[in-house]
Amino acid sequence: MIGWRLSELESRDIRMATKRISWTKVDEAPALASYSFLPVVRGFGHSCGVEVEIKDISLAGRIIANFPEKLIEEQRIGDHLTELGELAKTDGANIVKLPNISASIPQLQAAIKELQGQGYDVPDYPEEANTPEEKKIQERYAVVLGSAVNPVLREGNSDRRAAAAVKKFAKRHPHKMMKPWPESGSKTRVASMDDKDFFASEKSVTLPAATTAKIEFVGADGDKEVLKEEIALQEGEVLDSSVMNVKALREFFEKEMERTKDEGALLSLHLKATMMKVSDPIIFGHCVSVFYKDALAKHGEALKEVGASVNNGVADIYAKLEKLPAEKAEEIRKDIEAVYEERPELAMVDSYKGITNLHVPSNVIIDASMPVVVRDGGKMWNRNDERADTVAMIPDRSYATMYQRIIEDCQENGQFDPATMGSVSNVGLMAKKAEEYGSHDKTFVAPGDGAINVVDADGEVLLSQTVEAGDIFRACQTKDVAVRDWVKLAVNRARATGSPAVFWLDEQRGHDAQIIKKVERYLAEHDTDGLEIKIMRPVDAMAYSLERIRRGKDTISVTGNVLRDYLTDLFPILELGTSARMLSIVPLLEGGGLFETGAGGSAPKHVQQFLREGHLRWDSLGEYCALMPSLELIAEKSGNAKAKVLAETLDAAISKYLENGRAPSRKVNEIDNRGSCFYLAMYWAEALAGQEKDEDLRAKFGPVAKALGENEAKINDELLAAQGEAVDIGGYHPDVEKTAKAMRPSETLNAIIDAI
Ligand SMILES: NC(=O)C1=CN([C@@H]2O[C@H](COP(=O)(O)OP(=O)(O)OC[C@H]3O[C@@H](n4cnc5c(N)ncnc54)[C@H](OP(=O)(O)O)[C@@H]3O)[C@@H](O)[C@H]2O)C=CC1
Ligand SMILES: O=C(O)CCC(=O)C(=O)O
Ligand SMILES: [Mg+2]
Repeated sequence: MIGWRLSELESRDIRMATKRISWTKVDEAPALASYSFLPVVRGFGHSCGVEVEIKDISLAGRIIANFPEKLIEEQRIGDHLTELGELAKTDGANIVKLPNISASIPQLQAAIKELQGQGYDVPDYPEEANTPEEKKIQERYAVVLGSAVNPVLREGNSDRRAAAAVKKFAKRHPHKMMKPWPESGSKTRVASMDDKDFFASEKSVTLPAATTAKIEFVGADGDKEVLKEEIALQEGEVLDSSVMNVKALREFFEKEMERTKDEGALLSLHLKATMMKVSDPIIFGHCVSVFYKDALAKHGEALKEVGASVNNGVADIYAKLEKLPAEKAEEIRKDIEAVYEERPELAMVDSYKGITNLHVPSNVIIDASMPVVVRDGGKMWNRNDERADTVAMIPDRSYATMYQRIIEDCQENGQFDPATMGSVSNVGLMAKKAEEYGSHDKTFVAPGDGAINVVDADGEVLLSQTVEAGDIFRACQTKDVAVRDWVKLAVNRARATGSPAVFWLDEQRGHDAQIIKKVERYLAEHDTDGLEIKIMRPVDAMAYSLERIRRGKDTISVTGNVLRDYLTDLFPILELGTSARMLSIVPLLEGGGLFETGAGGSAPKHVQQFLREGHLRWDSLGEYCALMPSLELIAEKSGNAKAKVLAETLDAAISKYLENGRAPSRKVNEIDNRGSCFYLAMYWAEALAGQEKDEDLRAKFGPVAKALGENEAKINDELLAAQGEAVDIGGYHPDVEKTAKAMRPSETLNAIIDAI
């Protein structure tokens, strides 16, 4: 049984009755999948009085909502993200959140262009804002750019794990993606700085009383510039500041490029330019400018003139060359090509198209990219489409050492075995924009040499960092209420499972030292008798968890926001083949529920395949798993016993879906997302028809189950007939009718579902 019970997680007083699920309209593969699955959810839900409303938080939707002034009435949509953000702060929230695009600047520009082409009068994104108007537009686009959705909705901490049935299935039918690690001679390693990174410089305080702070640059000449005003700080809140020294960062890149060339491995860079939308594109840009330094220095003036920015990757440089006279462009192109002779070979994103790791900042996203390195025996793709060892550069040490630890573990002990390995689940601190993931509005490039201080309302300096011009400064906040709730959630999970719970915290880090004090204090509020609760440095916590995993033992990782993100892709990808199979529950601080589907993203590659050959390999198991606790929440809050039956039967349907291997295939002309959705619906209807708790539901779904069962072959034929050809639906902002048609190609299935 998948079995998630609200009471297992929390004992909050749940009063408000609600029957509504807010289902998010997102991007790419999960958005397509919703076109098939939502009619099922609506049909089944309707029979129990459960309503489903759709909230558009897609990239295109967010652009449209933020720039309504020149749009005609029919084009406008409300600001659903802000509405959902408000809802998340209430007891009535019941949100099913599918993964959405966290757009990089090139993606944002592409989406804007597409909308303009469809007749939407939205402004261009000004890369360099020179006038006040341009600055304003840039600021307004800031709420659309990068990870703009998740932090707004995550008003609670997260409980992410593989449901018991999913893990059991994964052990019985181990995925085949794992590649062996070489017995010896693996050159793969993680490369990080050894000083002057965020890790080394981090300072942290816990606020004794509420105050308002500002961030101020003080130049070597004593001149002051306020970088940010009015940061509201609560009593007990943890505030940090840290700096990445850019000179040291560039030296690090240069050194590792030379070393990697000598070692004969591929060079790769792993960042999170989407979520860390301010700091990481800058770090990425430094890497690009060091790697291509000979070509870029020679043509600096010409490239500046056409507005090429290294922060957007080398693809942007190539694109901007179009604006130069053909001869000059060709000269620069040649000089860029010549760099490849001197430098180590780059890991490829797409070797057929010649797209390297340094082309686009959001192509290689660390939470998804590093697990794949481990899964693939320490290898990434080279330009000849072969797998090769890689030096994975992760400049800052805060979260890099644990990746080196897992690589060493595989080099010593070989690849993990999904048939026997234990599980690492996660309790993640993320409420109220905790830690680095809430730092974007407090991240600055140092305008000169001097210091950047955080100063409280009385003028007292809370934190001070020495900076050199160009250094990346950031400040982070973590609310006391969030930490307290996180500790409670960890204790509850440890109690519910009997597994050890490990807080991944390093007392050598400024921030972690403050959090450790809080953890110790709040643990004392709970009965922890008989529970195994530990606090370990990330590198040791990794070693501890891996040793257990190899013995088939489960461990709970209790981590801050960044490690939550990284580990909930890493372990699921190894254990289950993809993080899409995760259950991801966020009990909101105010009493509502946010149910995230899976832990992974929006799989752009899946859309490309769908457009090319009409096959959608996206596995919606995450969506199915998220719907269950969402229905349970309705049942608990409104006393709607039918919703409870709906949740229980969905649980049974998911187990059967797994048992019978109805997940989408990766290959065209075999079962895809639409076929999977059909089977889920059929098993769900069968479970409702077979249950004894609710007579009405049994009577209603008996004929549905019968019709679906009798038409199984016909429906499958109709669904498979829709594969094999290119599909036309549009891009970031697909045409609703065309997409609905493409995602619901079986008339027989539609007739049965629509009649419920
Ligand atoms: N919660 C959220 O909103 C999240 C959003 N994102 C966003 O998603 C976008 C893409 O990110 P990216 O890093 O490429 O991550 P994705 O998770 O979209 O893709 C990584 C790979 O994981 C596999 N995968 C992911 N989900 C599924 C699924 N449901 N079924 C089958 N396989 C799956 C696919 O492997 P294969 O191709 O081999 O089948 C895919 O190529 C970015 O904009 C990112 O910011 C990312 C993470 C979380
Ligand atoms: O919001 C994002 O950009 C990605 C979120 C993510 O990867 C996660 O929460 O695991
Ligand atoms: Mg992630």
